[in-house]
Order: sequence, then structure tokens, then C-alpha cells
Amino acid sequence: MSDADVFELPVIDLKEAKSNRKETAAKIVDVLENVGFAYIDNVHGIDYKGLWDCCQWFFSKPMEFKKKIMRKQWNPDNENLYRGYFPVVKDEPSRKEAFEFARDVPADDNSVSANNWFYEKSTWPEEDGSFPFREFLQSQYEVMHVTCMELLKLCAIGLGIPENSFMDLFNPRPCSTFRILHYPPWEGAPPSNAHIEDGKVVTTPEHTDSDFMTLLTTFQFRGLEVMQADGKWAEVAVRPGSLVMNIGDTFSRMLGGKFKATRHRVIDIGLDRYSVPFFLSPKFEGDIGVNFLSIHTGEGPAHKPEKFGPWVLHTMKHQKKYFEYKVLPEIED
Ligand SMILES: O=C(O)CCC(=O)C(=O)O
Ligand SMILES: [Fe+2]
Repeated sequence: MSDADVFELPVIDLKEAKSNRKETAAKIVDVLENVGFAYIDNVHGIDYKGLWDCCQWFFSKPMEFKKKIMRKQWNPDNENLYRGYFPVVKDEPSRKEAFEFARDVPADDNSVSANNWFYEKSTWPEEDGSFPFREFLQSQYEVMHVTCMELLKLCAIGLGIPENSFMDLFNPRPCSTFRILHYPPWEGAPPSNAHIEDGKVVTTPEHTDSDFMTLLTTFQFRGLEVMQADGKWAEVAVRPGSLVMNIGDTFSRMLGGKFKATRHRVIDIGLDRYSVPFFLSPKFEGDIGVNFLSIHTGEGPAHKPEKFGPWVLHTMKHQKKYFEYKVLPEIED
């Protein structure tokens, strides 16, 4: 496959972080300022085998099964706009199908407006009792959330601001998305827009994530490439038993680019590839305005409040124009 250089990411060890808080905090800040990507070791509660089994269980089902939870964009019989299943779309350079869900807003929470599809209730596939797909994934969502909160506490310590500085952004209703992904091999010739330099083919074109922080399970598949500081692409070496962490535009922008939202892409490996990203995102009304650090340090230009939801919606629909987002309706806020 790719002839890009293979490189090892820096390691953030969450077990070590318990006893060596300051050192780990300094390391994570250094890594996010310079690379924007890291391996996360010793994630408490993560079950890679279970996540793999979920991918196999779901993606091996026939299309009629998946269609029942397919987004309205592709199945007008359904009401779900945002959560659920999206299929492979012909002629898109992003060759993937996925199931996405979130933590539901509690039934007694009336503060969310009905047309705010960011908080749409997740839709789940039918189960016959032989495999606990929903129960397992919901518990892994919480593992990912808690892991992100710990990483953000370490970021805050390393930045010299109070440890809980980022927590409010996610309480009580994060807009995070948990996605299981399948990249089926191209059938026939890939479309011209999937071809990149050196005769290579992508299954996810280069991009930065729009969210706050991403935790990615790659099941030891190759194919993930990251742009390095010198502009050259390098393949991320597989590290069994680790997550890959990177930050997205939201976090980077809040810190005036101090932390890097690094460009990355997925190269066609000629095989069925599976991965499981968790996209940590603030609550809809979370203040993600620029110059965040000045709130705590009193230094630099003043912080400008800005809500996460409207900002990210505009970015996804009108700037990035992802095929799975561009038809989503505007939300009055
Ligand atoms: O599948 C992967 O390894 C990466 C996927 C990715 O970059 C994304 O979904 O944003
Ligand atoms: Fe990504």
C-alpha cells in the first residue's frame, strides 16, 4: 500500500498519569502543541474485542436490516436525521458505512428544543438477545467520555489553568458522537476524486476533525496517515492495546491554534477495514469562543463567547460539506 514513512506517535499513559500527574500533563501539552496526535495507553474499561465484535455483528447484517435505522436522507420512511446508519455513497471519495449514536438526553429534560437534531434520540438496530450490541456500546461510550475528561484535566494542568476548566463545556449534555465504521474495498475503479499523489487511493480524504477531541480504535489496521509539521504524510504505526487520540478544530480554535488539529486521511488498504472513532463534542450552547485561555490567565486578547452548536453546524454544512452532513437542516437557536 502506501509508501509514506511510518512513524510512532508519542504515548500518553493513563496509568502513569495517576501518580505522575504533572509530568504527564506537561507531556500532553507538548504533544498537542507539536504533533496533535498521540497513543493513549492503559484506558480503563475499554474492551477492544467487544468493539470488534460489534463491528462484525452490525456490518455483516443485510441492507434491509440496516435500512430500518438508516438516516432519513437515504430512507425517507425514517425520521432520524442525524443518528443511526449511513450507507456507502457511490462516487464519494469517502468510502464508508457507519452506525452512529450518542448518549440520550434524559426523558425529563425539557430544556432542549424539539428541532435541535443534535440531541435526537439514538436509533438502535433490532436485537434477538444473542448479542448485547446496544448495552455494550452504551457502556463503551461512557468509557470514552470519562477517558476524554481525564485527558482534558491533564491538558488543563499542563496549560497552568484550573484542572476542571474544560469540564463545564460537556455538562450536562455533550453533543459527542460514537461511530462504528466499515470501509469496504472499492468495487471496480475508484472515482477520480479518490486518487491522490503517487498513485495512491483514499477511503477518507484528508481532513481535520471538527470536534473537540477524537479517540480512535483502529484494530491494528494500517491506513491512517497524518500530516507532519514539514507537510509530509506519514503512516501511523499500529500499536496494539492503544487508542489513537487527536484534537479537532473546536479545541484548536479556542486556544488560538496553540494545540494542533492535525490533517489526516485513510488510505485504501485493499481490504475491509474497520475503525471506531469517538468524537467528543461540547454541549450545543457550550462556549467555544476564541481566546479561551485569557479567561483564566488575563493575558492576550479578550475571550469572545460563541456557542458550539451553530458554529460547528455552519462549519460542517457550508465549509467542509461532508456528504453525511450537508443536507442537515439549520437550527434556530
Ligand atoms: O478510520 C480511521 O482510521 C480514521 C477515521 C477518521 O479520521 C474520521 O472518521 O474522522
Ligand atoms: Fe478524522
